[in-house]
Amino acid sequence: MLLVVNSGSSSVKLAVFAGMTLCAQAQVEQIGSGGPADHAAALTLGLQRLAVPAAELRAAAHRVVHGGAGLTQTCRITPEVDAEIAACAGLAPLHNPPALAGMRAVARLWPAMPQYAAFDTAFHATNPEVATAYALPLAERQKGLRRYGFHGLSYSAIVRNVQEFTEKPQPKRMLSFHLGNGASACAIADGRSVASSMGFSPLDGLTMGTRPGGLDPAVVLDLAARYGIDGAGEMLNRASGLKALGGSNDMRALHAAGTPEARFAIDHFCYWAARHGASLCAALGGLDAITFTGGIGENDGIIRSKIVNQLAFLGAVLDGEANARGAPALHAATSGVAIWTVPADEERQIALEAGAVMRQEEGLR
Ligand SMILES: Nc1ncnc2c1ncn2[C@@H]1O[C@H](COP(=O)(O)OP(=O)(O)O)[C@@H](O)[C@H]1O
Ligand SMILES: CC(=O)OP(=O)(O)O
Ligand SMILES: [Mg+2]
Repeated sequence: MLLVVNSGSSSVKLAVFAGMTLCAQAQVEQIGSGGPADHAAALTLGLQRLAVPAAELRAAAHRVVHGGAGLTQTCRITPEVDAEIAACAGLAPLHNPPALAGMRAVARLWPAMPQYAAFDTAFHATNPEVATAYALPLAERQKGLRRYGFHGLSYSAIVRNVQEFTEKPQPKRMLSFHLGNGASACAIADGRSVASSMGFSPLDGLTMGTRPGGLDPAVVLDLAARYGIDGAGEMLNRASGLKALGGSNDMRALHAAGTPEARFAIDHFCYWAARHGASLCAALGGLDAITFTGGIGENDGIIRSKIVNQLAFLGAVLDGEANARGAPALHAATSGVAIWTVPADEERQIALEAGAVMRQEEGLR
C-alpha cells in the first residue's frame, strides 16, 4: 500500500492506496488558525486517524509545491532531491518546509520505506515561453527567474477526471479555478496548461488566504526596505490576503463574521479571481468551460456565483438552484459556457504518478 501526503498551506491530506483503490483517508485542516499549531502536529494527528497498519505500507509519496527548474518530474526522494526541495523552500515557505517535515517524519517512523515526490509545477511545463518569461535581463532569466505555475497536481487531476465526470469530451478552452487557502486559475487548452495566474512562487495571482496575490514589485521593494527581506516575506506569505483584509483566512469564518471588512475581503477575492480568469481567457482565445475545485471552489456557492457573474460577459450563466445545492453541473440552460465543480483529486494524482515511477524502477531491476 502507498501512503500519500499532501501538505497544503492550511491542511494536511493523507490517503492510502492499494493499487488505485483508496483504502483510507484523513484530513487535518485549519493548521495555525484554530486547528493544530503546525504541520508536524497535523501529520501526527492525521496518521493516527488513518489507522493503517504500518506493516502494510510499502512506500510514501508526497506533494511538493516547488522543485524549481531542476525537479519537474515525479521521482524517488534521494538525498540530492531532498536538498533541492530544501533549496526551494524560500520560494514556497508555506509548502516546502512542511513537505520536508513530512518526509522526515515518515523516514523516522519507517526508515527503510522508499519515498517519492510529485511536483505542483510539472503540469505547467506545456506553457509557451511567452507566458512563462519575465521581461528581465537574460542573465536573470538564465538563473531560473520565470513563471512556473502551481496547483498542477490538482489541474492534472481535473483534466483526467473532467470527461468522466461531465460525460462530455475534454473542453477545448477550459478556465479552471483552484480555490483553497492558496488560490489560482489555469488556462487549459485541449487538456494542456497554457497559462497560470501563479508565477515564480505561489504568491502571485489571486487574493489568497494569507497571500496578497498580484502586487506591483515596487510594493515588495518598499516592504523589503522597511522590514528587511525576511520581514517582507513573512508579511507576504502569512499576514496578507483575506486575513489582512477581513481578519481571517478561513472563508467560512468570513461569511459568518459578516462585518464590512469581511465582506470587502470576499469581494476582493472574487473580483481578482474574475480579473485573472478573464486574462487567462485571452491566453485561451475564448472560453468553453469553467471548473471550480479546492475547499472554497467545491463548497462555496456564494463565491462561485460572484465570480461567474463577473464573467457573464463571456457568456457564463449559473443555474442558481444547482449552484446553491452544490451540484456538479452549475450552468443554466442558457449559458454559452459549461460550468462544473470537480472535487480536488490531488492525492490520487500523486498515487498514479508515484505508482508509475515505482513500476519503472521495478522494470529496471
Ligand atoms: N463548506 C465550505 N464553505 C466555504 N469555504 C470552505 C468550506 N470548506 C472549506 N472551505 C474553505 O476552503 C479553504 C481551505 O481549502 P483547502 O483546499 O482545504 O486548503 P489548502 O490550500 O490548505 O489545501 C478555507 O478558506 C476554508 O474556509
Ligand atoms: C500552491 C498552493 O498554494 O497550494 P495550497 O492551496 O495547497 O496552499
Ligand atoms: Mg490544497
